[in-house]
Amino acid sequence: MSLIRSLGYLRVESTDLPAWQEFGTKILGMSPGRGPSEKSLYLRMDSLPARIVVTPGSRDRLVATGWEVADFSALARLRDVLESAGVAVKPVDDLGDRRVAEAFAVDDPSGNRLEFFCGAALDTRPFASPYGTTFVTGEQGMGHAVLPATDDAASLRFYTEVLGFRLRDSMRLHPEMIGLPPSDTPLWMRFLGCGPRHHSIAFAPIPAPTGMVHLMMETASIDDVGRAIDRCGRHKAPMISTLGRHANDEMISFYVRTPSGFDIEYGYGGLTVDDPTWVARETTSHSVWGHRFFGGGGH
Ligand SMILES: Cc1ccc(O)c(O)c1CC[C@@H]1C(=O)CC[C@]2(C)C(=O)CC[C@@H]12
Ligand SMILES: [Fe+2]
Repeated sequence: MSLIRSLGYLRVESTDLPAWQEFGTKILGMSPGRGPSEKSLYLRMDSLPARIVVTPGSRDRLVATGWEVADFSALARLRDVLESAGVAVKPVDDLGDRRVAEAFAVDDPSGNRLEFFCGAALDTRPFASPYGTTFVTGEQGMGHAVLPATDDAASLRFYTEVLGFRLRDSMRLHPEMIGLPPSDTPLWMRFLGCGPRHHSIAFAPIPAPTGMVHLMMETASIDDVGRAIDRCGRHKAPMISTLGRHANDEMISFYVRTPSGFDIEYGYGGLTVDDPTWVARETTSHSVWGHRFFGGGGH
């Protein structure tokens, strides 16, 4: 089993916090939480004090993804594994703002910052979505993150052999679809998991100036997804795809652009998998139906 249990949180730097506040609550149905900094935005989706923390800054970008491990000894073992593999381990200063007991950070082979933590605080105030949305979290974590990767082989080695993720699926990408010139060598998108969720992370050579391709969050009912689509219409949030069902994790979802320029995949009904019997395959189409990406902005 991987020392990493699930995707725990996202930290985002934004030039427009009011836009994020509106987007997070009115489009995504998250609830605003309270946190140590008056200036930051804390967005909840369950009993944790925040799953997305948006800090004010001069750029729009992903700062880090946060990955939860079981406890102090698991975190210490993970640190040893990383150091033995020659990965530079960096301190995380602001434990109070993250509401965790201990954490450290590394850069993946493409320069994506990953934070690993244990001992997250629980909020005694119950989570209540403004639209009655229920999110699927618990042992599946907050969802999945898709990060840009420059070197497929190096990233695969790092995530599977060092961090202990398991490969769950691969898919060949058409360069034209992601805004790249035609090439002879296939471009791969890799889907990896660390727990029951089919994939908690995926990476691909997709250009992403904000450091993030998308974050997927999953709801407990298809009506939660339908209502979110209605809210996108009412508030003119930029949906970048139609509703569709993915071929690999069977998720029914759509994509909408955040105020930071990366996307949220908002879905229902994702597959959970069982490692002893799972076999990684290659899906040859991204979806069994739908997920038509609108031209231009949609990558
Ligand atoms: C293929 C797939 C299966 C399950 C997912 O959760 C999932 O996000 C995807 C990939 C969607 C994918 C993407 O993230 C970036 C742009 C892509 C490659 C496209 O242009 C079509 C499919 C898109
Ligand atoms: Fe996704």
